[in-house]
Amino acid sequence: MFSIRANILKKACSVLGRGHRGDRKVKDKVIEGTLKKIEIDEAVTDLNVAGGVEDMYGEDLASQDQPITPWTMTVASGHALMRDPHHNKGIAFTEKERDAHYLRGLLPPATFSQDLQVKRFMHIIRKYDVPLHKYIAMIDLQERDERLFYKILIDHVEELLPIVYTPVVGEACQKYSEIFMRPQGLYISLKEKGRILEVLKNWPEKSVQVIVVTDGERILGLGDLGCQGMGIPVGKLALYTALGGIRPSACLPITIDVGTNNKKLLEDEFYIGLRHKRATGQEYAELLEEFMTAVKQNYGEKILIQFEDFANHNAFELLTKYRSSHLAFNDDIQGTASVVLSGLLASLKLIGGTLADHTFLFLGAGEAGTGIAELIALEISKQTNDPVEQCRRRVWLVDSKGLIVESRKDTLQHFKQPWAHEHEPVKGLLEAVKAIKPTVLIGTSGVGKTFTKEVIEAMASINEKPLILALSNPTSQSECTAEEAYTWSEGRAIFASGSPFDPVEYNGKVFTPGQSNNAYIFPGFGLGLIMSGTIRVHDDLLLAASEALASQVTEENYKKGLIYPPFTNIRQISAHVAAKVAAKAYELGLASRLPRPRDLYKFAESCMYSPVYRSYL
Ligand SMILES: NC(=O)C1=CN([C@@H]2O[C@H](COP(=O)(O)OP(=O)(O)OC[C@H]3O[C@@H](n4cnc5c(N)ncnc54)[C@H](OP(=O)(O)O)[C@@H]3O)[C@@H](O)[C@H]2O)C=CC1
Ligand SMILES: CC(=O)C(=O)O
Ligand SMILES: [Mg+2]
Repeated sequence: MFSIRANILKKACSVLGRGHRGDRKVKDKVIEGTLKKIEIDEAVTDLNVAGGVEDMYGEDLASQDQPITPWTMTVASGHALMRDPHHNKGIAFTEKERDAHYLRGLLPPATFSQDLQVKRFMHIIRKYDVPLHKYIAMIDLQERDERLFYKILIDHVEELLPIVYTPVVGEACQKYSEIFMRPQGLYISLKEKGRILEVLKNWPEKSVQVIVVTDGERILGLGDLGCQGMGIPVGKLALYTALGGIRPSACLPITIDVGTNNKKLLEDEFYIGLRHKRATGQEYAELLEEFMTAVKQNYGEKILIQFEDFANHNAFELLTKYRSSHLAFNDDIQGTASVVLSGLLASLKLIGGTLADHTFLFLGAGEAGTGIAELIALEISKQTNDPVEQCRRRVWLVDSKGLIVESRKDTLQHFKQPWAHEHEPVKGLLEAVKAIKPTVLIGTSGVGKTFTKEVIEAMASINEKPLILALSNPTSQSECTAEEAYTWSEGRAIFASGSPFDPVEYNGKVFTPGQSNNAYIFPGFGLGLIMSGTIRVHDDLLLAASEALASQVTEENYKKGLIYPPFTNIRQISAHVAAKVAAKAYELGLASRLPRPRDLYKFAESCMYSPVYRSYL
C-alpha cells in the first residue's frame, strides 16, 4: 500500500511539476484530489478489467490524461477552463462548478444538461442548408467542447457521419485553405527534415496511441490535394473515437507535406502548404524514414500508424517496408479489403454459394482493388485449402488500359502482376463483363459514372441477383448511384457504396443501399490492436475483423437486402471487431498485454471512451 501511495504521490507531483505554478496550499489540495482519483481509478481498473491489465483510457477513469488538471487550471483562471476543449462544458457547468472554478459571470445564467446542449446543437445544425457549413460547425465544436462534439457524433452517427467523413470531408479538403481557421493535427513538411522528433514533441499530448498519417497525394477519389489533405486524418481519428472508443487525446492526425503537383493549389495565394512540386525518390524516402523512426522513438514500439490516402506508388512500398518493423497498417489497402470481404461473406446469404463459387471483377486495380482482391484470394485459399495463386484466378481486374491479362505482364506495376491471368486482351469494362461473366462487380477506380446502364444491364442479364459495389469516394466519384443500380437491374441488384446514398423507391418498393466503407473496420480493428498490445498487423487479423463484422448483420438487415449492419450500433460492432481481432492476435502470439482478459468483448467495451461530461467537484 505504501509503495502504491508513494507511486501515486510521484505521479501527482510530476503532474504538478509540469503544469502548476500555484502556491503550496493549492498544490497540496491538488495532490489530495489527484491521490483520491488515482486510488479510485486503480480500484475501478481492477474491477473492470479481467486479468489485472492496466487501465489505458485514463481520461474517463481520470488520472493519466491530465498533465494540467481542471483544478489547477481553474485556480489560475475559470476563463482558461472554458477555453480548453478537453474540459469545457459550456453552459453545462453547474452552479457549484461555476463557484468552485471562477466561472461566475463568464457564462449566461441558465444551466443546460449535456443532453439539452446536444438538442440545441442539432436544432441549429439542421437549419444549415449547405453541407460544408455543417462541417465547419462540427469542427468548430470539436475545437470548443470535445465531449459535446463526440456525444453529438455518437448519438447522431447516421446523420453526421456523412458530414465529418465522406462525402463532405472531401469538399472540405478541396476548400481546406479557404475554410482554414484553427490548425488541427500536426504538420510535418520538408522544412522540418532533420527535426521531426522535435516537432513531435511540440504536440501537447504525450500518451498518443494511434496516428493517422497522409501525404495528401490521393485524397479519396479527388487526387492530389497536398497539405489540404489534413481533413482526412482529422476525420478518420474522429471516427476512431466516436466509432471505436479510442480517447481523443490518444489520437494524433499528421500530414506530411512534400509539396503538391496540383497546379491549381500551387497558384492559389491562400494555399496553406509548401508551394512546390512533390519531392520524390530519395528525398521522399528519407523524410518518411525519419518520420517512422521518430514516431517510434517518441511514442514507443506499440504506437499504431495508419497510412491513409497515399498514392499507390508510395503506399505499397511504405507498407512493405514498415509492416515488419512497426505496428503499421494501410487503411486503403487493408482496411478496405477487410470491409469488402465482410460484405462478400455476408452477401452469400442473399446470392448463395461459397466465396469460391463466385467470380469477381474489379474496375480499378490500385490500392483498394488489389488489396481487396488479395484478401478474397486468401480467404478462398483458407476455405478450400487450394494454393492462393490458384484462388487468385477467381478474381479479375480492369485498369485504365483494360483487363489485366498475361500479355500485359511486363508493363504492369508489381501489385497488378499477380492478377495477370491468361486471356485475350479486352479493352473496356462492358466487354470485360461480357467476357468474364462476373457474379460480383466492384468499383475501385476513383472515377464516377463508370458503371454505365449497359454495364449494370449486362450484370443483371448474367445474374439473378448481381452484387454491385461502387466503392469510390466521395459521392461524385461513385461508379454509379444507388438509384442507377436498382433501376437498371430492375430491382435485382444487391448494392453498397463507399459514400452513403438515400433509400430508393423503384416499382413501388423501397430499396435501402448499404455503405461499404472501411469506417466499419479501422476503429474496432485499432481498438483490438491497442487493447491487446498487439505488436504487428497480420493478414489473419484482417480476416478476423471481416468475420466479426459479417456476424453482426441481422436477419432484419438481410431482409432489406443489406450486407452491412447500419451504423447506429457501430460502437457495439466495433467492440465485436476489436474482440475478434484481439483474440486472433493472442492466438498468433502477437499480443503483448498479458494475461489475456477472459472476456475480450467486455474488455473492449470497458476500454471505450465515453463523452459524457465529468463533474469537476
Ligand atoms: N469505400 C472505401 O472504404 C474505400 C474507397 N476507396 C476509393 O477507391 C478509389 C480508388 O482508390 P485507390 O485504389 O487507392 O486508388 P488508386 O489510384 O490506387 O487506383 C485507382 C485504379 O483505378 C484505375 N482507373 C482509373 N481510372 C480508370 C478508368 N476510367 N477506367 C478503369 N480504371 C481506371 C487506375 O488505373 P491505372 O492503374 O491504369 O492508372 C487504378 O488501377 C478512390 O475513389 C477511393 O476513395 C479507397 C479506399 C477505401
Ligand atoms: C474511405 C477511404 O479510406 C477512401 O476513400 O480513401
Ligand atoms: Mg482512404
